[in-house]
Amino acid sequence: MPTPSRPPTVTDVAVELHDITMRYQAKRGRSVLALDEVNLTITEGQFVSIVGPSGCGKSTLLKIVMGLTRQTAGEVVFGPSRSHENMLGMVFQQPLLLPWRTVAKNMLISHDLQPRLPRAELDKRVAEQLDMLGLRDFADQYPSELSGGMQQRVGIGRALLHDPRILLMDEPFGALDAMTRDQMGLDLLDIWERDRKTVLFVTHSIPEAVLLSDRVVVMTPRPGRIAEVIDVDLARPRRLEDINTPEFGEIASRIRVLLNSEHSAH
Ligand SMILES: Nc1ncnc2c1ncn2[C@@H]1O[C@H](COP(=O)(O)OP(=O)(O)OP(=O)(O)O)[C@@H](O)[C@H]1O
Repeated sequence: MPTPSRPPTVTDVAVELHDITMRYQAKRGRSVLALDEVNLTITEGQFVSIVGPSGCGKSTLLKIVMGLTRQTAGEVVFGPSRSHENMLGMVFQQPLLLPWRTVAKNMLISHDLQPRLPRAELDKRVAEQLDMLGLRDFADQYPSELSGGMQQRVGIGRALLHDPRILLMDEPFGALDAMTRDQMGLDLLDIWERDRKTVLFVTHSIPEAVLLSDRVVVMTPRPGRIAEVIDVDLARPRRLEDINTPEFGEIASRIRVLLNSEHSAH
């Protein structure tokens, strides 16, 4: 098992976004201002969700943090974990599994491209991840033999395999049916409770954001800006039934009102 990170202190910053602006060059000389001077500080060990209407720049923001897209202006500054060589892990909406590789071999894709650890250590980590994700008996199966939820678990296991300090998740449960989605959210919380990684989680679902997060970042569309960051001070560990409490309803409704007012302003 990877060594657990030391417990975060209040002052540990995982990542700071300073005036992040992203302008995409679109066709016929036009350009799209996807993000406009976004500022955000994320503390280590926090679970932070980003919600906002389609096209407000959520994925763009995640890709910039991941380093897959280069911002037009502004700066991404990582905290003291900067020297950690395996700092970031990313999970996409589609699990992006290679159909000709087994579950265990799919988890090793990035290591096959960039071998860093001895094979025996890797095999041990894969076995541990599969155990944790309830996939122990599926190591030698192929993706087509798994349900959508199981495939996404493999995607999560792959991102966690190298013990990243920050986990970036772009609508990871968006393609799943409602019941599987709820269960995956709870499973993710279980995993998160174990070593409290910093998570940046994009979702369209307000209840999902509230149930999982310490803070919810509400974004506005065109150009993408942060409207407000809402603290979710509900007790942990959380359960699905929490959705029915008045406290939960109040936070969800604040976010909904913000999104509606931002939507009607554009
Ligand atoms: N590669 C690109 N080239 C040009 N424009 C882009 C590109 N990627 C994104 N955009 C534009 O930037 C804006 C933000 O897109 P982004 O995918 O980040 O939004 P999003 O909030 O994640 O949307 P959704 O919720 O629908 O996934 C959109 O207007 C989109 O059309």
